[in-house]
Amino acid sequence: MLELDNITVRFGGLTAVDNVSLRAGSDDVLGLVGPNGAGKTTLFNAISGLVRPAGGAIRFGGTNVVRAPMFRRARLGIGRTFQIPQPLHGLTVRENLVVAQRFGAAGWTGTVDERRIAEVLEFTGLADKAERDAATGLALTELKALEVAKALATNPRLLLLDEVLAGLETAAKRRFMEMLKDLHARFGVGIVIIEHDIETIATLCRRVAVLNFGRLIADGTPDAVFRDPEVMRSYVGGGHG
Ligand SMILES: Nc1ncnc2c1ncn2[C@@H]1O[C@H](COP(=O)(O)OP(=O)(O)OP(=O)(O)O)[C@@H](O)[C@H]1O
Repeated sequence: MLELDNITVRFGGLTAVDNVSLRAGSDDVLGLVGPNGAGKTTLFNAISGLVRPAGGAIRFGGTNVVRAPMFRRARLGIGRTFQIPQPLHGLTVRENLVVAQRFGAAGWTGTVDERRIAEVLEFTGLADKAERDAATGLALTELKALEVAKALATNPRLLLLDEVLAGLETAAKRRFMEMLKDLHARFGVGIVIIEHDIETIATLCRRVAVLNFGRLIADGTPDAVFRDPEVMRSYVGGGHG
């Protein structure tokens, strides 16, 4: 479904993503890991249309989207969340999902899909908070759930999750992980998740890809990848950060 061929992203003299080729489909729960500054978020930005790669191709469902604007990629089925939750100020939780659909719902017909919104609110545990102000009325776990809900409301085929578990305490993290597992099964959506905690990745993901200094240095099962000497070295000595 998602095919990245030789993607490179530069910021001035810095190569943040270096010639990365990667595949992800609706069957995948793929962990994207690597030290601070390895290029993980930049790769998500390239896939979702926030930054333009200096070179390479991005195909989604066979369509080359490398020049397509963000909303068009979203409407093809690429959903994403942001590391820092970005609720729309002055709108309720429910209204945030409506805006998300208007922007990027896959197969957008001009009509808000109320049924989908109700289903997503229920699934993410936000149903009883639907009329709260999204920016001021939610706790951190709920803000993270809203990030996932906004993306899910657009009916994505592939969901890019950027550190959605970061900052949650242990019990909340465990509940959130259960939700992510259910999400994959129930909505039939592929997941690529950026996450620093290796144990979380090993629990959640069947496949792991590792970036270091922008380069893809491993792609395989968690077992194989976390035993790879180059991966271990990258965690000790790697990263721009
Ligand atoms: N807009 C930008 N302009 C200039 N440099 C940038 C920009 N965005 C990212 N970078 C740089 O690109 C490199 C990769 O950053 P990126 O945020 O993609 O890493 P990351 O793997 O997501 O890191 P972390 O795990 O800390 O979130 C870093 O050196 C970062 O400082």
